[in-house]
Amino acid sequence: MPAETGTTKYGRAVDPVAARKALETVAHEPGAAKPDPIVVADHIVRTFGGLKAVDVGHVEIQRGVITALIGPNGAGKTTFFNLLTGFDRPDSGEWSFNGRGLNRVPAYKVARMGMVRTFQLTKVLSKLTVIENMRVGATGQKGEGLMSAMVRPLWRRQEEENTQRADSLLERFLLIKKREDFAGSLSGGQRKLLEMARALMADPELVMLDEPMAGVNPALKQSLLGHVKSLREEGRTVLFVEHDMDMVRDISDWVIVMAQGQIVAEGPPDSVMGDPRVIDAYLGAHHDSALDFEEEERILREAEAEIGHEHKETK
Ligand SMILES: Nc1ncnc2c1ncn2[C@@H]1O[C@H](COP(=O)(O)OP(=O)(O)OP(=O)(O)O)[C@@H](O)[C@H]1O
Repeated sequence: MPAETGTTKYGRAVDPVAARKALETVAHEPGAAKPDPIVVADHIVRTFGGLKAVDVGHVEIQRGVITALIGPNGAGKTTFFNLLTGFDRPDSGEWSFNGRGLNRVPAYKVARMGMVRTFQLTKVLSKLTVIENMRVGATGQKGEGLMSAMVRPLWRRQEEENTQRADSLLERFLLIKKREDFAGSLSGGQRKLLEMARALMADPELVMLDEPMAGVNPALKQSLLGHVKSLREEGRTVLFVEHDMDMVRDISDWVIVMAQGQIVAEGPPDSVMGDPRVIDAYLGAHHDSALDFEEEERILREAEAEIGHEHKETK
């Protein structure tokens, strides 16, 4: 059965209010220890040629809350997501999910363990219908092995359960009327919803969303926000990468900031948005060469617009 009231299928009861409250004791420092971490990562390095795309000394993700991972373009956020979920391999480092080491665990096994992610550019299968896409999202099906083929009734039951689960998710994500349409015919926003709904077919404990708001129109944004919050109310943990700072402010309990592969700040949204290290991180991303005054002002305005930091005139 799907998790409905804060108890995951993994048998762990999660109280989202207590999980959030526990964050009050956490230091606002990069790499801060969390009271109940679901993910712990150490010394993760990934280089591309001469570029250190990810260089994370230590990070912990608190269970039962919504954590945002922010940072300027090229900071290493997506690469870090890929590493954690087995879609890429680091040069070095260790990380665990629920205390189980994930080094060399392939992506499909990571998903079966309860850690499921979506992609920046959606990977819905355009030539499959919406409901077929949902069935693809179900993991650990009994119909996969030879033994299961011999016990077809069991497999049948599993299929029926999957269809029921898919239909209730499609209702929830307002996609039920599109059930038989090809996913390729959906709008960008609807594809994002479908990808999130499909991720939930696996009933994950940790949902990782890579830029869920990119390309979504304002009307759908509100319902997406509601869906992400409801994941937390069900006792799931959410980690998301996002450039939309309204979303970050609105729904995150904790924010982690990456710049040039490293974690440079952590804390609740209000504290992080006012942290000078964060504006430095956004500015630093453009600081490869000397800037003239206009250029510097323009970049400062862009950084302010993104993180909502108040720029105090110095001249
Ligand atoms: N497969 C790859 N080959 C070479 N370089 C890569 C590869 N993937 C990422 N990079 C580089 O690694 C750095 C980090 O990229 P990444 O996509 O992880 O950043 P990001 O923080 O997710 O950026 P954005 O917010 O723009 O999505 C960038 O400089 C990028 O060009």
